[in-house]
Amino acid sequence: MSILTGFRKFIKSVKSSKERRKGSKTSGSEKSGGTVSQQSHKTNEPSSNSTEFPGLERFQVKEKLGDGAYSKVYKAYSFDLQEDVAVKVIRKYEMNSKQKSGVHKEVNIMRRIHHKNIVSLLDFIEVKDFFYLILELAEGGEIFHKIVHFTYFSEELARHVIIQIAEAIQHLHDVCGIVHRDIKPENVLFKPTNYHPSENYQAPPLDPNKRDEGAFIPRVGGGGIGKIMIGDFGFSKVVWNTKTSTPCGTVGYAAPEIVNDELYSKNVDMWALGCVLHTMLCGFPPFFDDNVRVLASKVVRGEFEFLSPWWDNISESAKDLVAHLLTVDPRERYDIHQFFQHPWIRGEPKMLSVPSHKPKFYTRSIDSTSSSPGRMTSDLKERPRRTMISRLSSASMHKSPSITTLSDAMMVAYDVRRSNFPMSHAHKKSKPSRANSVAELIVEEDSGDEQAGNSFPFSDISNSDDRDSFQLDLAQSSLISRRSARRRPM
Ligand SMILES: Nc1ncnc2c1ncn2[C@@H]1O[C@H](COP(=O)(O)OP(=O)(O)OP(=O)(O)O)[C@@H](O)[C@H]1O
Repeated sequence: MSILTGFRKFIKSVKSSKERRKGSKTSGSEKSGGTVSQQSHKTNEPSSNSTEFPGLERFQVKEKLGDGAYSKVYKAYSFDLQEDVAVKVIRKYEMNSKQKSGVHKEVNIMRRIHHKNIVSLLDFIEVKDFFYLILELAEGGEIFHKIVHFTYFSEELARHVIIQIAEAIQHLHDVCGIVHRDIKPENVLFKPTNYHPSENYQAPPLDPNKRDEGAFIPRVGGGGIGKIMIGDFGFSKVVWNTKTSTPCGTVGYAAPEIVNDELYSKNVDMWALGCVLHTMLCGFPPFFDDNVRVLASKVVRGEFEFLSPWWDNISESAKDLVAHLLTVDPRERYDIHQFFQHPWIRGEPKMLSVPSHKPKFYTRSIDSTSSSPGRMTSDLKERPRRTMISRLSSASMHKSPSITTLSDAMMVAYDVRRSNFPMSHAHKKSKPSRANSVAELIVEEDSGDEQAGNSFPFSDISNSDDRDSFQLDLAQSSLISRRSARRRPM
């Protein structure tokens, strides 16, 4: 299969995924029979959720917190626990049997995880038309919205967030033998903490839209962000041998492809950690392009750079860590233990030596015009934000039926990397004739073991040369509109 054909399938699959999402949202609200009660709990008695959500009689459903592909997440009061929880209502009636078994798999994975930085599954209820996941509530919502709000995070706030995500990942990798595979700002939730505005705050001259994060209190938080909790285990996967509780005991006896699978799939989370850290520090993701094909190829080649002027005031140490995480070769990429040893994470004020490692692309001259592999390509001269912001005024940007927000672009980038993780090693070793291109890997993604219902959609892919249909509509991009918006008071 040629790369072009594969990319076409990939692009088509993104499109069908989005269409399915839209379709499922509409039918979901129709079938659920009306709006959810907005009334707050005044008594300790069960109330009338039974018509809308049979099986949720012991909960008072309140406002909607978010949407998933087949689900809506609501805040609800639990009469039994006497506190608010999050209820993920999954529309079972829209799912096929494979997708339903994917939900059971997600639930089984969540049941074995208990960590302060991971959303706990409190209960699981199954009725004829719905699955209900009763979850610990992360009242603050998604970290994504906080990045949008503040434009980007200070280094200390970014460190506060990334360390907690990493602690969750360490628990998943080392204690549970689970790879999350969908770490992104939308799946990083938080509990709020008090916000203490700075006195006489002035935005940096370069970033007049940068809002005041207020005082940062070590071990508590800043910018209203307290405890971090990661959620959404729809893509997660158990990578350890199920017969043993520790990976070390089995590695010596395991077949190379099993060892590789564990190693490389875990490193997918480290890559995602790098993407999240990059995004928090500068306010835009490391990989971005209006064209999804170009975006996908940049991700696969690890083509990113620390763009001036936005990265100019960010420490070399932070850049060094990002570069170690966004390393294409999973054998060279930092694992979770190396992450915690890094000077920036340990809060050491300055790197004592020149960064030991730099990404292939960001070290090269910005003026290079070479497009040969491993050299900087001319399209890297584009400054994402500048380009994006200037396009906000362009009417021609309002045309994308498919990828409509920067959030969607990030989703594509994450999906490409997740699909691509075993490319250079595990698949190549076990199946030398296959998987030598991104495209082939994209269509091969985790065949057989993927989470039904959440796997990247390949079922209805076909060739398409619909290039213009996949232009990003950056006018809808919340991160970018924050960057270009006038400064508003908090
Ligand atoms: N425990 C929670 N507390 C607060 N908000 C939550 C919680 N769980 C989920 N949400 C909100 O609901 C949104 C969707 O939840 P979730 O990511 O679990 O659904 P999903 O079906 O897996 O979504 P997708 O398929 O788009 O990844 C989250 O992005 C978040 O905004």
